[in-house]
Amino acid sequence: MIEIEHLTKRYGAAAIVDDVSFRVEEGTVAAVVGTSGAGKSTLLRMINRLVEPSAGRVLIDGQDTMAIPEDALRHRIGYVIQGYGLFPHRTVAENIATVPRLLGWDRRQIAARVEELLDLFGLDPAEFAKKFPHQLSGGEQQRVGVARALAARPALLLMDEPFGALDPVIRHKAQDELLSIQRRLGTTVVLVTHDMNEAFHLADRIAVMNQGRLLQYAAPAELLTRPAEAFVEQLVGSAERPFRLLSLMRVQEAVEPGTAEGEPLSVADTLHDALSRLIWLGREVLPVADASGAPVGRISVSRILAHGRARA
Ligand SMILES: Nc1ncnc2c1ncn2[C@@H]1O[C@H](COP(=O)(O)OP(=O)(O)OP(=O)(O)O)[C@@H](O)[C@H]1O
Repeated sequence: MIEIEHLTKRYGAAAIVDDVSFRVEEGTVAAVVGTSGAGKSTLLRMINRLVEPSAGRVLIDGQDTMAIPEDALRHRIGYVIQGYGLFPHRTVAENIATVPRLLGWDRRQIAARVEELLDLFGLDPAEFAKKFPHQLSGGEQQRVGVARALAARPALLLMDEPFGALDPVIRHKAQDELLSIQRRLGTTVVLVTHDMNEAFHLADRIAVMNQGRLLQYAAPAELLTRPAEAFVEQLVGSAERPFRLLSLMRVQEAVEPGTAEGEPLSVADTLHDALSRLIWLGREVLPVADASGAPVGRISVSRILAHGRARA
């Protein structure tokens, strides 16, 4: 768990991060969003002390980060930045091995870990381990960057626009990959992003910043239905609200008894995807199946629309 308490960074008279407090529960993902220059990266860098706070403190599992030697702190916390930050003259395997090596793992252990991570990220070790970063595509470099950050099994991962440079298709795949690995390992993640879709897709909670201040820290659905300020409403995109809300809910929540003709939707599909399919096929209802493909009922346009309405 990360507790951020009254964290402040001043450069001269300007407070770049201004008295920010929030808490990230263990095994959850927090996204930090806001306009350019809001102080997001500075906030993130104060967590691993790449930037020293002017005031306030950060606790990791109850321990004040100021009491942890900087090296030890950074070995404990994975850090991924846009542009991947890979060492250009080291192979993929050497890049991934960086922190385990610093921690003095033995060679066999390191080799096994590198192979495991390459497999996990869909990069065939036989093909990729000996390549250099410039021989990889952007998407591959990004995956190596995340693999490197996860190498020593940090309980905490800080990510600054990690998918910013990827094309939309690869970006979505990389996000899903991150989410599945995060769920499997129980990693706590703080992610800075400009991309509201990314924040809504990945985060359990979203911190909205503007001019150094934290305006709201809440679950995605709450930001949509109860924005604290006009700025938050604007940032989450008023026109997008119903669709974002629908993308946070699953077919499971709106399934009704009965049957319908057509290829079934899955209970795990989002209501957004379900609506999209209904519109595309020009249908009012479609059948719904569970994970094993067994029919469980049907879903209708009107039920979905009722889920995308403003809450009283
Ligand atoms: N070392 C520094 N000295 C002085 N000002 C700084 C320093 N680092 C950052 N700033 C200023 O602090 C402000 C916030 O920067 P920061 O990178 O945290 O914002 P951000 O929200 O991550 O922005 P972006 O989304 O554009 O990356 C900016 O106006 C920046 O110019």
